[in-house]
This record gives sequence, structure tokens and C-alpha cells, in this order.
Amino acid sequence: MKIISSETMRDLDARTIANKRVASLELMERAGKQCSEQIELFCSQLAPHHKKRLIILCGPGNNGGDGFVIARYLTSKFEVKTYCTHKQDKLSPDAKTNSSKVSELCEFEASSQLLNKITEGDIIIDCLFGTGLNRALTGEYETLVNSINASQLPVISVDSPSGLLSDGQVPSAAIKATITLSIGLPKTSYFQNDGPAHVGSLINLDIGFSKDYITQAPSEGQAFFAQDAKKTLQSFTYNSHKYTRGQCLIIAGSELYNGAPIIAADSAAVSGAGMVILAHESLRTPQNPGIICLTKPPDIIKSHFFEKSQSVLIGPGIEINDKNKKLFTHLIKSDKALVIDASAIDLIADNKTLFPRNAPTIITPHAGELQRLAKGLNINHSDLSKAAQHIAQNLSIQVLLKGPQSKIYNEQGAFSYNTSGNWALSTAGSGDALAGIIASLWAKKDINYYEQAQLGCFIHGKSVDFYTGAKRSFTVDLFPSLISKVLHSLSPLA
Ligand SMILES: NC(=O)C1=CN([C@@H]2O[C@H](COP(=O)(O)OP(=O)(O)OC[C@H]3O[C@@H](n4cnc5c(N)ncnc54)[C@H](OP(=O)(O)O)[C@@H]3O)[C@@H](O)[C@H]2O)[C@@H](O)CC1
Ligand SMILES: [K+]
Repeated sequence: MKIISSETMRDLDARTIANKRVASLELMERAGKQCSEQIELFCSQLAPHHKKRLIILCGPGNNGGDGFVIARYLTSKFEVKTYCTHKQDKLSPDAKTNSSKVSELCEFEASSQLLNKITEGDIIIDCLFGTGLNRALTGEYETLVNSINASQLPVISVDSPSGLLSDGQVPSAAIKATITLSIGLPKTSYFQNDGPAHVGSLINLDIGFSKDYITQAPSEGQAFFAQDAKKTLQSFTYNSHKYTRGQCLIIAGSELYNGAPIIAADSAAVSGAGMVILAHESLRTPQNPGIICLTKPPDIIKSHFFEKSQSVLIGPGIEINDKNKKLFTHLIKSDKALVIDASAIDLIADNKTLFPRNAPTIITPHAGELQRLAKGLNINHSDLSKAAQHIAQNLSIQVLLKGPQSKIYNEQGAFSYNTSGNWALSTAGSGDALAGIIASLWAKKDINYYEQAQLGCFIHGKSVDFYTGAKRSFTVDLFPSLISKVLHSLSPLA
């Protein structure tokens, strides 16, 4: 999905209204309605003992207007308190219209009066400022936002965490959102400077802007959202069989790192491939008995398992020894779609003359692994993203740089941000699951490998977004069931 600037968003909004495609109040109604649905969904995912009293904070502009619409939709379902920082006659015209529909439910107070109100709720809905924020928050607003952040209550920000400027800078204070509900299209501020630390999970809401306008709007980059994931998921035919769904071979594990192959294989098995073969040197077995395990494999390259596999993952937990080095070189020379993860990434520099390969390749490094590879390839960039881009173009491979907002570079150096996931992913074994998911999605023929890699990254992140337990207690054995849940939500009938 295209990322645009706040300025372009305002222009899109204005053109849509000016050309009478959709009336401005109708746009606000759609935005508020869809936000209220997402808030309801968020509440339904909280633990039963979690109270769900909503505090909706509305500012003077149309972001506040969205808040009044949300209040109208949710009042019958939750205990809702709505506060507005301005008197009604000081509001933008559309905000004023919507405020009048809920005025008996709403208190119009100066923001200094709101400080002791926020703790009377359990979930804050931030409709203070959106794309119209044009300067740093000061005075009462700054104090209010700092108090909200200090309260540690979950915050759902509508369109933008209030205080986040359009270039992603936060000169004074900005809401640290749990979720940001982006209206229309994602904005650059979510991805630049301080943006990633403030937006939380990103959800984009399509409120029906004309497709022509969206196509014409200048792009500031690409990001992958649930809407993209839905389009990218492959469908199955009535006569699918395990080979048409694809066979994926995973070469992983060592005596020491014997859990990594299990996580990768179990995650691959639920992600779409018809058959998963695990060649590993581990005493453990996958949870899923459908996975074919080759322990102490003979010459895997000469086996029919290799021959019939469309994709191969190498790396999770493997030991770098002569046997694996030789195997790696064979894989690079082969025509298999290849996912290279973990310590196998370290073997690329020694094989750099074998690139570009004749088949799709993706590497999935975290920052440290990327830095090591860049050094091995004599690529010097202090900026990691530049190094990732350089490597992608240089070797003609895809590079998935893992981080708080993972980025995936294609062979030409273009990239897309992933928008799912949270810090629960920062746990040992998480990357093994990611590599397994991508290998599974890459096991099909005639696919767009770049799109499927983005899909894999999105599914992986969404798994922990779907996890309803304490994030700090998330463990990687939960991936298979959570991946299934994510896939079901993206494609309920498949
Ligand atoms: N895009 C779309 O298509 C749709 C958009 N919609 C929604 O509208 C939102 C944009 O609305 P918007 O343009 O009215 O701006 P908004 O963010 O409410 O704030 C403007 C107000 O804030 C004030 N102000 C600014 N900075 C300030 C500061 N630091 N400290 C204090 N005050 C400050 C500024 O005052 P002024 O600068 O004049 O002093 C003005 O009063 C958008 O994000 C989305 O939620 C949907 O409803 C429907 C479809
Ligand atoms: K907001």
C-alpha cells in the first residue's frame, strides 16, 4: 500500500469533497464507524477481567470530529466518557455537527481539566489531533499527553498519535499509542524519525477514496497492511494436492541449537505448503507429525526430497562446519527458491561470486547479522538500511531486515515496511518461525516472491498482535496456532 504525506492526505480529502464524490460529513461518518468497529474488536480481545470503560478525547478539528462519531457508535455498547478540549462554537464545522449529536454525552472542558479524568477510564481513544497538527504540543496539551503516557493505559490513536508531526518528529510530547488507526492511507510520519516509537500496531481503514485519486497521489514509499495480505494470499483449487501446494525443505539445527528447526518446521507446516521436510541433527521432533524428519540426513542434495522441493530454507540453528559450507555452496548453485537465515547468512560473503543466482533468494538478517554480512562484502554504510539496500541490489536478492518495523528490500533495492508485530517478537526463536513461514509461502510455483515474502513477514507479526496473553510471557511454541488464527482472519473460507 502506498505511503503518502499528510499534505497529500489533506489534498485527497479536499479533492474528494470538492468534486462531490463524497460529502465531508460522510467521510467522517465512515472514518468514525470503522474506528468504532476496530475499538470494539480490540476490546473483545482483552482478557475478560480487563475493564472496558472508554475515555474519548476530542480536539478542535476533524480528528475530534471522528471522536464524536465514535462516541455515538459505542455509547450503547460500552461505558463511554467523551471530553472535548474546546467549546462547541470553537470546533471545525464537521466536528461541531457531530458533537451536537452527542452533546449530552460529552463534556467540553479545557485540557487542563482533563488530567484527573483520564484515570477514570481503562482505554483512551485519542482524537485530539490528526493530520492538522502543525506545531509541537505545548502547555496543557503537552502535560495531558505526558500524563496519558504515564498512565500506561492502552491508547488507540485515530489517524495519528497526537503530537506526532507530519515528518515523524516529536519536538515535545506525543501519545505512545497501542494501536494507530490510519484513515485512508498510511502517512510518512508512522515510519520516520520518532514515528515507529509512537504508532504501536498499525491498522489502515479504507474509507472509500476514489481509486483514481489514490493512483495519482505522489507516493512516499510502500507499507504492507492487512488489506495487502488479503490480496496476496494464494487460493487453493478443489483438486489441490500436496505437491501443487508445494514442498518445502528445511535444513536446520545442530546438537546445541536443536529447538530452531522445530520452530521453523512447525511454523512452515501451518503456513500453506503441502509438505514440509525437515533435515536436522536434533533429538527433538516437531509438534506436527505430518512433517517428514530426516535426522542425520545423508547427502540431502542428491535425495528426491531435495529434487521435489520448490523452496529450501537453510540456517536456523545450523553449525558452520565444512559439511554445511559445502552444502550451502550447492544450494546457491541450485535452482531452488532459497531462504537464508541465521548463521547461514555468514556464508554468503565466501560465495559472493555465485551471485546473482538463477532463482529467487531472500535473506532474513537482524541488525547484527546484516552488519557482519556488509563487512564481509566490503560494503560500508553507517546506515543499516542503506547497507541492506546495497546488498539487495548488489547480489540481486531480497533482504528482510528485521527490526521494530521490519523492511523488505527487493532485488532492485525498492522496499516496503511491515506494519504488524510488537516487541513480543523480540524473543529467541521468533526469527526461526519467520523463516519457516516464508519458506512455506515460497514453496508454490508461479508466485510473486516479493509479495509472498512481505505476506510472510506480516503473518509473523500479526501472530503476536493476535496473542491475547501477557506480551512479556509470549513463547514461540504458540506460533503455529497463532499463524492459523491470522490466516483464518485474512481468509475465513480457506
Ligand atoms: N483525511 C481525510 O480524508 C479525513 C480526515 N478525517 C479526520 O480529520 C483529521 C484532520 O482534521 P483537521 O484537518 O481538522 O486537523 P486536526 O488534526 O483535527 O487538527 C486541527 C486543529 O488542531 C489545531 N492545532 C494544530 N496543531 C496544534 C497544536 N500543536 N496545539 C494546539 N492546537 C493545534 C488547529 O488549530 P490552529 O492551527 O488553527 O491553531 C486546528 O484547530 C484527520 O487526521 C482525520 O482524523 C476524517 O474525519 C474524514 C476523512
Ligand atoms: K489522534
